[in-house]
Amino acid sequence: MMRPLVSVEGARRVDARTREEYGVPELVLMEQAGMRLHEVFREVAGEDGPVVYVCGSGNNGGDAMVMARWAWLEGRRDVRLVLRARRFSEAGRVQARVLERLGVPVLVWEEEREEVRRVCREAGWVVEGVLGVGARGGLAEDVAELFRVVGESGARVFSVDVPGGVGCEGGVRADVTAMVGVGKWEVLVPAWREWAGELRVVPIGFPPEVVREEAEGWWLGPGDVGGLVGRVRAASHKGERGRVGVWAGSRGLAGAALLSARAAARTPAGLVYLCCDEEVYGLLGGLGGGVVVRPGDEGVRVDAAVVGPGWGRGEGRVGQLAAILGRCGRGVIDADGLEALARLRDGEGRLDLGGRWVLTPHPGECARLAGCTVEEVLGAPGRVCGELARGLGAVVVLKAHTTWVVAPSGRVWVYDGMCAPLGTGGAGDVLAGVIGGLLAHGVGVEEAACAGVVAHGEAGRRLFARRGWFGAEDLVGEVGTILKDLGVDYG
Ligand SMILES: NC(=O)C1=CN([C@@H]2O[C@H](COP(=O)(O)OP(=O)(O)OC[C@H]3O[C@@H](n4cnc5c(N)ncnc54)[C@H](O)[C@@H]3O)[C@@H](O)[C@H]2O)[C@H](O)CC1
Repeated sequence: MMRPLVSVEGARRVDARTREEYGVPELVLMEQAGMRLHEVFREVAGEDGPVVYVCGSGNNGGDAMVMARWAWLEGRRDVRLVLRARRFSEAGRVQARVLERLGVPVLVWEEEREEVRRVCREAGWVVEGVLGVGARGGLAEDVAELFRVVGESGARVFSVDVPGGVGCEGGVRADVTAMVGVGKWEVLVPAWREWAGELRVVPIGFPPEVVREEAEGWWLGPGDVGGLVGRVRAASHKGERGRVGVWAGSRGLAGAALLSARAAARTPAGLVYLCCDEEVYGLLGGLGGGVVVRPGDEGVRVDAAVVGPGWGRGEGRVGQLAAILGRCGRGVIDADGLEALARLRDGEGRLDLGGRWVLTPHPGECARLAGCTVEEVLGAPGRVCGELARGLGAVVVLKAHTTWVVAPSGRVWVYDGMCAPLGTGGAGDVLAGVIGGLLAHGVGVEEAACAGVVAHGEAGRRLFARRGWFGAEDLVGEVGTILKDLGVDYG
């Protein structure tokens, strides 16, 4: 089942509703959170120490204090508590009192800055519980300074719930972030993703219906692909499984066309046609393998199109794209196809793709289409892609180190890719081919976009783990295997 994602505001509502509607006391939630966080911390940090628990004045600090208590009760004596100040939330005050009675050594940042600097420098790990989902606005100066001390200490950082100050200048950079109860959308925003390190979610007993109602997006994972793609009949033949048309390639960029078409041929789609310009047909005509290569597209009837990989930006492309949109019911527009789409829309003033097409821009292409900066795309992908998806009536797949799939309805899915070799020439052509193949096979538009993104990303991760850095050709070879391994049912 897909995992929900909430914004930090949504997380505050989940907390509040769990307490108010279900009567779960705050201290109970905090105890569960702290215990689960402690278990994850023990798993990632082992016996490495000393450990400094840096705690803010809210419940995020309370969670970190529960963690410190469990470490102390298990016999660790290399733990130190650093309080931002002698101010606490109600539940935090309870935790601080218990720790004091247990005799856990405490320092207060407001009063003992040099001593805090020293213990942080000597630490193997800092558990950062300074700011969670209760943070508002820019960082207060003392917190910004405390985060600098943590950052410069050389210790590894374990953040509680979100990296303190996520989304703010001067926020903490964590090695591991363990999110409380549910994934937080802000952590997956490309501009901030690197601040969070390895991601975990610890269950603390939020009622699932509350989390579902407050969910603002869905976190895609390998387990989702099988359900998204559905069953492929074992008795089916090529004429039944869908035809893909790939309009791609131009002088110097013919390889992109092959990557895309070959990737489509490794999906359950039955037939793949590569429609290329006369001037590259001489080159591509003999290289298709299982792909039918045509000079032009006369008489080609397809169930889905892939338009744009290595297509070039000649004047004729806008008219060609308009014709393809007219004759094909659904498909993917990628790379140079997106530039043609932008010109077509700008020329016509408005374009409605009827929810049947998938656009696969990288951040620069997305900024061009949305009329904003790359920084805005990377910092607010939900808003920017949402406006674009609604405006064009298309599912937008923003390709970055975290990939955002946004539908015209406003539904959002995020895949936490984080696989640097996928940021290479040709990898996007492969993704377009995979999504196009799934569309031709009859998979729903949103489902094909999501499944394609995950299959492509997992293929990359797997290749990197097995063979190290790879090229786009290697990725093509992995498409069929990954779809099978991720649970596509071939009957
Ligand atoms: N409430 C619950 O049921 C649970 C919460 N959990 C954890 O609690 C935090 C959220 O706690 P909250 O007290 O609401 O907020 P924070 O601890 O994140 O921060 C409040 C604290 O920070 C100060 N502050 C706010 N903005 C800034 C800023 N820009 N600069 C500096 N300081 C700031 C504010 O004054 C307060 O002192 C959540 O993330 C979880 O970790 C539990 O997990 C369980 C249930």
